[in-house]
Amino acid sequence: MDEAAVRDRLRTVEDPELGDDIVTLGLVNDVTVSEDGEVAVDLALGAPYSPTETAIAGAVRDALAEEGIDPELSASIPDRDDSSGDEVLPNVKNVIAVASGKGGVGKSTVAVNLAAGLARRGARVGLFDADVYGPNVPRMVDADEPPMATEEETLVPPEKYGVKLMSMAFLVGEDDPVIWRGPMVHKVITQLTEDVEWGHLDYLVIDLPPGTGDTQLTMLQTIPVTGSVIVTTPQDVALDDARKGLQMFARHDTVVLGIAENMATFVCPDCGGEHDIFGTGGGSAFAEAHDLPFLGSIPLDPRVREGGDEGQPTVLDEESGTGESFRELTAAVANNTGIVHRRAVSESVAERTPPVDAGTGEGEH
Ligand SMILES: Nc1ncnc2c1ncn2[C@@H]1O[C@H](COP(=O)(O)OP(=O)(O)OP(=O)(O)O)[C@@H](O)[C@H]1O
Repeated sequence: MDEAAVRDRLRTVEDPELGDDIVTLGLVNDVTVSEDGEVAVDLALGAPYSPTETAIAGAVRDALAEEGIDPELSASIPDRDDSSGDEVLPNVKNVIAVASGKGGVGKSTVAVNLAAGLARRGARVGLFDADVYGPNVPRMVDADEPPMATEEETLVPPEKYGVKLMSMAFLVGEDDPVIWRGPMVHKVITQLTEDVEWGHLDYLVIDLPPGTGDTQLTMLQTIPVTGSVIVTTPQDVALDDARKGLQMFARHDTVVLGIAENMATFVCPDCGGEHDIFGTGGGSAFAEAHDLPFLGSIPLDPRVREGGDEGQPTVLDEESGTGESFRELTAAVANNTGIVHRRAVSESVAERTPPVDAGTGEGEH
């Protein structure tokens, strides 16, 4: 089978989210067939371990297996614009910022569970705790496990549940709000991106400080964020704040991966009844009104707080229904991250390939 024939065969593989076949969408970067018939396919997939991209890769294998081919698959996203070599975090495939319009809605809880949930799926993950007002990472790592400095004065992040952890609090001390004035924010962020040995990561989850002020904006300007997750509770006031978060991301052209609703239904451990303490459906209605994906709803569950205090993310509790909600949220975030990349690749391919009816001089469509 030659390269063209392999490509033809790959036209049978659909991207379920973009709704076309992967060849037409431009998601097949490269096909090579060696002299002894070995086939290698490079796909434009950017969200490792996301359910959709895992399924696409599986469908590629199946389609070629029917021809007796066992391909070598790889994935790469054509480089972002920056070819100057001084790209920020060049070894990190995806940076996901977790944000909230106000404090206390469970942003850190979502960030920790998202990071642990991605690692649970097999991804290489880092968690960067930039929330100085309520740093959660120091609580998660044992006190005798601070980051280690190397001879080159870089920091090796401690690891837990397969997640590399780094916190602002490790660098500046937990009680030092002074840094939030002026250029210090920029300096500390630069330190955290340049001096930390993150290694190669599939995902770096950033727990942003709550709110939508200058600090958050500076972070977005300094770090190349792939997409953001906005956490809200179902109450109207929280939703108003979430709206401000949206405006901040819009001003900065950051993709919003979706809305996560936290502290939704409370399942009473005593009576078994379900109570909607902060109202219900607010998060999904909000997402719909703003034409954004809804990533899922996490119940109000005392075990989430206990898990947080003990450094045991609920997402890793395979028996728990709330854990399952976090796993679904993780899957949705990974899937939407993949959509961001695949859509960008397919749009840039579409730009380079004029539609067949272009240039017919029949006027505008
Ligand atoms: N779904 C939930 N069920 C029960 N408790 C929760 C849930 N989500 C978060 N909590 C608890 O609520 C408190 C606040 O959560 P968290 O620290 O994640 O919020 P936050 O939005 O990051 O706040 P801040 O950034 O202001 O510190 C914590 O004690 C946490 O354990």
